[in-house]
Amino acid sequence: MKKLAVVLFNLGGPDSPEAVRPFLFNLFNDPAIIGAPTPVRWALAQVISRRRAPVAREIYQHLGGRSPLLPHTEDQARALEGALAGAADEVRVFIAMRYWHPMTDETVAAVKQFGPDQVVLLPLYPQYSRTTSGSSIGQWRARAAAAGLRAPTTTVCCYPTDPGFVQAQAALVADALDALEAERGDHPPPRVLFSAHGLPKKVIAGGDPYQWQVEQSAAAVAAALNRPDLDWRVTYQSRVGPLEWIGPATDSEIEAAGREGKPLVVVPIAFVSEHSETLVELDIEYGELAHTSGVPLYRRVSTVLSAPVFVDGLAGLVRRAAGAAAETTLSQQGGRICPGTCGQCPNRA
Ligand SMILES: C=CC1=C(C)c2cc3[nH]c(cc4nc(cc5[nH]c(cc1n2)c(C)c5CCC(=O)O)C(CCC(=O)O)=C4C)c(C)c3C=C
Ligand SMILES: [Fe+2]
Ligand SMILES: [Fe+2]
Repeated sequence: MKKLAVVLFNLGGPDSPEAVRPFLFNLFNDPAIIGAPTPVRWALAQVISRRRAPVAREIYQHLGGRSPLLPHTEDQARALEGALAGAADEVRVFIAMRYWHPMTDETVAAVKQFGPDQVVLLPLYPQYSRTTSGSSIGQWRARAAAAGLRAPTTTVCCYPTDPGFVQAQAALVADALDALEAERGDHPPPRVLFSAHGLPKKVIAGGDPYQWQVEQSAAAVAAALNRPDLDWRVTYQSRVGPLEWIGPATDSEIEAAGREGKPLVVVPIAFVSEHSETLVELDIEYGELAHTSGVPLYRRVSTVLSAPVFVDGLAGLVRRAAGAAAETTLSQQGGRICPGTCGQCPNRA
C-alpha cells in the first residue's frame, strides 16, 4: 500500500478561556449528547453552555485556562507514526477532535490533501460509546462523504482489553501500589478504584456497550496485576445535568473509603491522556474530598499517554484494520450498537 492515513479521535478541549463557552455549545449541540430535534437541541445547547461556562472556566483555570488534551494527543500521534513505520510507503497520523480544534472538517480537508489509499479511524477511547467514538465516527463519515474523500476506510471501534492498553495501565498501577506499600505503615491495604467517565443510565439502557467494556478493561488490568487479594471496584465520575447517571459514583466511594480508613489508589480507566477530568476532578476535587473524608492515603495513577507498550498496541490495531481492508459500516450486533470490528462487543447477553 502506498499511502495510509490514520485518524485519531478524541473529545477536544478549550485552548483559551474564551473558547470554553463555544466548546461547551458544540458538546451540548451534539445529537449523541442531547437527542432532541435540531432547533430544540440548539436552543438547549445555548442555555446549558451559557450556564455551565463559569463552572467550566474555573475548572480550566487550574490548568492555565486551557486543556492539555491536544498536546498529549499530538505526542501520541507522533509516537504512533513512528510505531507504524513500514506499514505503508507513507503513513501519516491525523487528529480530529469532536468539540474543539482541530475539528472534523479541518481534518477531512487535510486527509484529502494527503491523498491516502486507505484510511483507518482510531478513537482514543478504549471503550465504545455512541456518545464518544460513535459520535466522532458518524460525523467523520458524513463529512468525508460530503467532501468527496472516498478512500477505503476501516474503523477500530474499541479495544477495551487490548494487551498493549492493559499492560501499560497495569504497569502504572503496579508502580503506585508498590510505592504506597512502602509508606503505608499501620494503615490497611489499599482499595483500587477504576474510575471511568459516567453516562446517563438511559444511554446504557439503549444498548450502549460502554459500561460493559469499562468493566472488561478494569477486570483485565486487575488480572494483569496478579495480586490475589487486591481489593478493587469500578466507579463513575464527571456527572453533569439532571438525568440519572450510572454508578457507583467515584465521590461516594471515596467517602466510603474514608469511613473505613482505607487508603485509595484511583485509576482512570476510560481515558488515555490527561485533561480536566484527571488533573482537576480526580487530582484536585477528589483529592480534597479524600482528605476531608478521612482517607489516610490517596494516590491517582497516570493515564497511559505515549507509553511504548500502549502505542505498540495501537499500531497493531491499525495494522490489523488496514489489513482487513473492507469498508465497515455501523451495524447492530446482539442488540448492542458497535461498528463491529473489535470482535468483543456482540457477545454480551
Ligand atoms: C469516556 C469518555 C467520555 C464520555 C463517555 C463522556 C460523556 C459525556 N460527557 C459529558 C459532558 C462533559 N464532558 C466534559 C469533559 C470531558 N469529557 C471527556 C470524556 C468523555 N465524556 C473528556 C476527556 C473531557 C475533558 C475535556 C478536556 O478537558 O480536554 C465536559 C466539560 C468540562 C465540564 O464542564 O465539566 C462536559 C460538560 C456528557 C453530557 C456526556 C454524556 C452524555
Ligand atoms: Fe465528558
Ligand atoms: Fe466493538
